[in-house]
Order: sequence, then C-alpha cells, then structure tokens
Amino acid sequence: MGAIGGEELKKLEKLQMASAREERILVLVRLRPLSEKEIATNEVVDWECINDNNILYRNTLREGSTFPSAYTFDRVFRGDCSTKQVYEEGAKEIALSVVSGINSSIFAYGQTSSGKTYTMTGITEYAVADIFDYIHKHEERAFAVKFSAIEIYNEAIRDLLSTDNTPLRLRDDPERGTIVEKVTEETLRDWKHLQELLSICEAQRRIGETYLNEKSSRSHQIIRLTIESSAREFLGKGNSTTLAASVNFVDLAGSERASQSLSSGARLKEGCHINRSLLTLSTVVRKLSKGRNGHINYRDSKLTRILQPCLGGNARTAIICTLSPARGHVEQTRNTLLFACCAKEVTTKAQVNVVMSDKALVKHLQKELARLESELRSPAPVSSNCDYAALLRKKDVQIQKVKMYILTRLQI
Ligand SMILES: Nc1ncnc2c1ncn2[C@@H]1O[C@H](COP(=O)(O)OP(=O)(O)OP(=O)(O)O)[C@@H](O)[C@H]1O
Repeated sequence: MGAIGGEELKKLEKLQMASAREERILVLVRLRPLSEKEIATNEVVDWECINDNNILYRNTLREGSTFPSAYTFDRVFRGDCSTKQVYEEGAKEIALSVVSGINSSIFAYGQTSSGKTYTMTGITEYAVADIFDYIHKHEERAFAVKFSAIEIYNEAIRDLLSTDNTPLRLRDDPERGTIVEKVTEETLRDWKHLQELLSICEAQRRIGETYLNEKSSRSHQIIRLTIESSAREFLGKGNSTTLAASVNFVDLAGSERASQSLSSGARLKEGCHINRSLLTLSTVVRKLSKGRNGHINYRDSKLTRILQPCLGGNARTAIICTLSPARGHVEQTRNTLLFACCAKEVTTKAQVNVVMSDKALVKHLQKELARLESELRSPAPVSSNCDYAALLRKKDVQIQKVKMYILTRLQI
C-alpha cells in the first residue's frame, strides 16, 4: 500500500508543478434589461451586445465623443440572457476548478442597481449544485466542504454566520496569506443546509434603500467554500495526500454617485466607504494590468487584502461586470467598462494545492534520504577529471538538508 501511496504522491507533485500556469482573468459583461423605474422615466437604451464578445454604445447623438464606442470581452450577455446562461457559458469552468484543488473566485462588479446581487445569488447556487453533483459522482474520494461568509461594511469585517458584531481581524500568515481570524466555518452537509446558511447571510447582510435601488447592498460580501478531498483508499493510513482549495463568490457593493443616489446621512457615509474601497480595487487592477512592476497597494483596503490571491496570485478568477443599459447611467457604465478593460489584462497563476499528511511527507523524504545515502555508498563511476571530493560534499549537504527538513516537520 505504501508504495501505491508514494506513487500517488509523485503523481500529485507532478500535477502540482505542471498545473501552475499563468492565465488572464476571465472578464464577462452582463447587460440587464431596463428596470421598471427606468421605463417609467422614459429612459433610452444606449448599449447593445452585437454578438457574444462585443458591446456597442449606440448613442448617435454623442458621436464625436472621445470615449470608445465598441468594447470586446471574453463574453458579453444581452439583457434577455438568464443567470443560468451566464453561469454555464461564463463562470462554471472557473468555479468548478475548486474540486480539483485549484483556488477560484467569481466576482460581480458594477454600479449600484446594475444586477450584481441578482447575478451572484444565482451563480453561487448553480456552482454549489454542480459541486455537490461532482462529489456524488466521485465516490472514490472523500470530500469535506466548509462554508464561511463575511461582509466588509464601512471597512470593518463582519462574520455573516455569527450574531456577534465584533469586527474580525485580518492576519498575515506566511504560508496561507491574509486570513480572517476566528471566522465561523460550517461543514456543509447538503443542499438544505446551504439554503439555511445563505438565508442567514441574507438576513445579516447590510442593505439599505437608496434612490436607485430599494434593496441596495451596502457592503461587500464574500462567500467562501473550502473543499478538501483525499482518495478513500489511503484514508486513515496516515500517508494520504489531500487536495485543498477555496472558491470565493464575491458580491461587491455598488459604486454610486452621491448626487445620483440622492444619499445623505448613514447612506452617504456608507457610500464614501464603498467608493473608497472600490477605488483601491480599481487602482490595484489598473496597476496589475500594466505588469507587476512597482508597489501594488493591496494593503490600502481590507477588500484588496482579502482578494489579493484572486487578483494576482494562486487562483483562477472570473469577473462579471454588470451594466444598466440606460442613457442616464452612461458615465457609470463607462467606468465599469474601463475597469473591465483593465481586468482582462491581469494574469494570475493558479496551481493544484496538494497538502501532504506529515506521515506521507516524512515517508517521501526518508525515501529520498535512503536514495542519496545509497548513492554515496556505491557512487557511479566518475570520469578522471571529475572532482570526487566535491561531489561527496554536495551529496552530504543534500542529506543534511533532508534530515533537517524531516526533523522540523516532526518538530523534534
Ligand atoms: N439581468 C436582470 N434581469 C432582470 N432583473 C434584473 C437583472 N439584474 C438585476 N435585476 C433587478 O434589478 C434590481 C437591482 O439589482 P441588484 O440588487 O442585483 O443590483 P446590485 O448591482 O446588486 O445593486 P447594489 O449595488 O445597490 O446592491 C433588482 O430588482 C433585480 O431583481
């Protein structure tokens, strides 16, 4: 059995190395239909998706404007497309990477009332349904699915699964990156359990009425599923390896102009925080789109600290930019498209995340040690001009390194 475990280990290591590939963030644009309010105020539709990749600005009265009138993305969805279609043809492939040990993130970006929550609610449910389906079809592996949810409201992080309002803190972990301390993680049992958790999050999330959206999300919400899986064959034998990854479903608060959303008091204060963190997000994305040179200001907001891996690190990411087609929102729509254009130039480098049990790792290292020691005992014939003493010293250093590593893993 041990030998087969070792084989699996090697396979997984190879997979991990081979899988680390650079790819661009997938950028999808979703146009929503005119809202009842927009129809009632005789709004005009100015944007049209002319095929699966291009969206056009159709206002001929504004010809001569310095802004581009045509934009190209990985996929654009017309107002009559369903969320199911956006999921199937856009986000699904990236979201489901998580079951193979690859971190992924799907997030919605757009002005207030453009359809972010509408889109992300559907995407989250379709993705989790597919994850459950995958788990049922892969009985040879044992899966554990953990669910957590936070919101960032006025720059404070709140646990959406807890009634305790104390803000959660962020901590930088040298191995795991930025982590949210003490966040509640529920082991997800089934579909019914998911629905219960989602309705707790919905009830807890800060929403408020603004002129543009009577149920406006006033916070950024991040729902995270962490999925671990191991081959059942090796379970309990101590030499198993685990695939571990997370998928984030991010519903950002909407950017808004105070004058347009007619906000004042608490709504205005929230709006300022929302706009500030979205500004940091767009600055980070703009800098990343120009390459990784220089300082990237991830630390300027909690949102970008938490989203750092999805923006430039070990994750696959899809961004869904939601738009209102109305003439009255043209300025905000252009800002969203500008963000989308920068985002499509950003690359991430995802890899399969393999966690070895200590026993599996130590076993692997002991084998390596035995191999090096046997090479020392019976060295291969060396040519006369080779420095035999130097070769011995090199092997000795390698052995010492492996021994040290084993000792630290065993914490002796
Ligand atoms: N593609 C769509 N088709 C039909 N209705 C939609 C679509 N997108 C959004 N809507 C409707 O538009 C309204 C605003 O949508 P939603 O609350 O999702 O916007 P939002 O971008 O999340 O806004 P905010 O940033 O203020 O929270 C809702 O009533 C929603 O049902």
